[in-house]
Amino acid sequence: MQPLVINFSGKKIVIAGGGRIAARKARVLEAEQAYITFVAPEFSEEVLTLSEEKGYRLIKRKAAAADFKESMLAILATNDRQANEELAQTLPPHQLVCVVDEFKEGNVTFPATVRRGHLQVAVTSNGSSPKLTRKLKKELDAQFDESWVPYTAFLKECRELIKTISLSEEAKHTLLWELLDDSLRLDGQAREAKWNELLKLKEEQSFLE
Ligand SMILES: C[C@@]1(CC(=O)O)C2=NC(=C\c3[nH]c(c(CCC(=O)O)c3CC(=O)O)Cc3[nH]c(c(CC(=O)O)c3CCC(=O)O)/C=C3\N/C(=C\2)[C@@H](CCC(=O)O)[C@]3(C)CC(=O)O)/[C@H]1CCC(=O)O
Ligand SMILES: NC(=O)c1ccc[n+]([C@@H]2O[C@H](COP(=O)([O-])OP(=O)(O)OC[C@H]3O[C@@H](n4cnc5c(N)ncnc54)[C@H](O)[C@@H]3O)[C@@H](O)[C@H]2O)c1
Repeated sequence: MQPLVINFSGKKIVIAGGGRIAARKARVLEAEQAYITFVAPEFSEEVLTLSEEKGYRLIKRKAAAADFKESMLAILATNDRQANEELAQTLPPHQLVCVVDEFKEGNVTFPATVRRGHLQVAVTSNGSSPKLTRKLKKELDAQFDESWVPYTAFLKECRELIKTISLSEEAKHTLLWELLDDSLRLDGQAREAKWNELLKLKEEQSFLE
């Protein structure tokens, strides 16, 4: 199984089920700007509130294969084992399908993810032990503190700036490696000094051209 980083922005996601797990999957996907639809005979308070806040669509009945027609991702999260299984069997092979109570019937599972700014560290046990995955996530949560948020924003900006400086590829690589010094993650003033240094270098190089 291969981890991929998928952009769901503007895509349709259909979730069969309107209970605790359906709500949790929607929360995980919250930042994606996707069009989410829940299909279920009953919706939990959490699903109702979330849908109102985010403008998600609710279809109040049992899920049917046709509900997933235009969705990039189908999440089968009913508490009815047979319904999940039957739906999974009818979906086309090119569709992304997550079956929350029997991962082998689908083709994707959700990893546990620690997000810090532009950094995401994801853990999976490929369905073999979701409990191990949760345990490791807790350890990563403690390991990656909030300093990574401004630091990853800094790395992104510096990389964009360095790309525009007229230097050899080798010199650019050296500059990019230098940004990985931990002192820059830990010290905002050091980041500012480095940023000013890069701006100055850009000015000097364009003057030489
Ligand atoms: C990582 C996370 C992502 C997310 O959903 O966001 C996720 N499960 C999370 C929570 C969680 N999972 C479980 C509980 C109950 C309490 C407990 O056990 O503690 C809780 C806690 C809760 O519900 O609050 C148990 C459980 N999980 C699955 C089954 C069914 C089965 O396999 O039989 C059962 C019941 C059998 C059992 O108890 O084992 C199935 C799956 N769960 C997966 C992912 C996929 C495999 C990931 C992997 O293998 O690495 C997979 C295959 C499908 C999928 O859902 O994509 C999220 C971490 C949230 C976080 O901490 O951030
Ligand atoms: N993947 C995970 O991380 C994980 C963790 C714990 C449990 N589970 C499993 O996830 C499943 C859902 O759990 P839950 O806590 O969300 O249950 P829940 O009881 O909170 O919600 C079930 C929802 O499914 C709906 N439903 C039932 N039949 C349906 C149908 N035919 N079509 C559409 N919707 C239908 C119900 O109306 C309800 O909204 C269970 O099988 C549970 O064992 C998965």
